[in-house]
Amino acid sequence: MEELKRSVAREALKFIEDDMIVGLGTGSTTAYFIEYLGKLIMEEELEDVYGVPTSYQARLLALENGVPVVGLDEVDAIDIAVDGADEVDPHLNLIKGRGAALTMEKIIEYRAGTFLVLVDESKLVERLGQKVPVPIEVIPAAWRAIAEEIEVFNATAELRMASKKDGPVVTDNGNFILDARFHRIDDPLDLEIELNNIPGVVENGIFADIADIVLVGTREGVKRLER
Ligand SMILES: O=C(CO)[C@H](O)[C@H](O)COP(=O)(O)O
Repeated sequence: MEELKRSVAREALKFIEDDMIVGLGTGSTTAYFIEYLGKLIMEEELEDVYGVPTSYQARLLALENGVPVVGLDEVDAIDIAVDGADEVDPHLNLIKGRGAALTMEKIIEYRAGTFLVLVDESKLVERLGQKVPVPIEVIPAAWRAIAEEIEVFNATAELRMASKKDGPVVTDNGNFILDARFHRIDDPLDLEIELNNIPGVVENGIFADIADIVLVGTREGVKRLER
């Protein structure tokens, strides 16, 4: 599995050119991409490439690997954003947010000229929600109220708990995460919009109609899916 992640991360480098501003995603697959990108920059095979991190994780990895970073508010445009995903459906709609970085990820990936997604074949599903819940970033004081609202969608929501800290996961933005399991997601775009209409929801992990290209690591090689 790690080799599949590495292979898509290597393939993603082919999309990066001199003078690009690159959105840096979060997670284990993108971590390989950031590492390889840093190597090319250090070896001067790429020049004037800057990364816009989607999380503290991405920022730390970029600094560690020699990728110069800039903030979203310092750039006029993002040429390409590269990130992983937890599920990809046949229309290239995604669920993201296992790493709790979904809000900055969506802001940066929405702004990017091209949004390139890196996954291994285990992430492909027929319908979103088949394997993983939909993460929802919420204002802490509103978590219970929002969990109740979500039941209206024939779903259950659970507050995500931390593993190396007592109590709930706190996102890079200081919020909580609810993991919502829906009985069936028929229209991802509609659900994405509806969830964001609940007061107190900051953002949710459905990324409908935003991915441009998905590179899938398979045992037979890297496959490219395009919308
Ligand atoms: O959405 C994310 C973080 O918020 C990640 O991109 C997603 O969870 C995929 O991670 P990995 O490449 O480790 O499987």
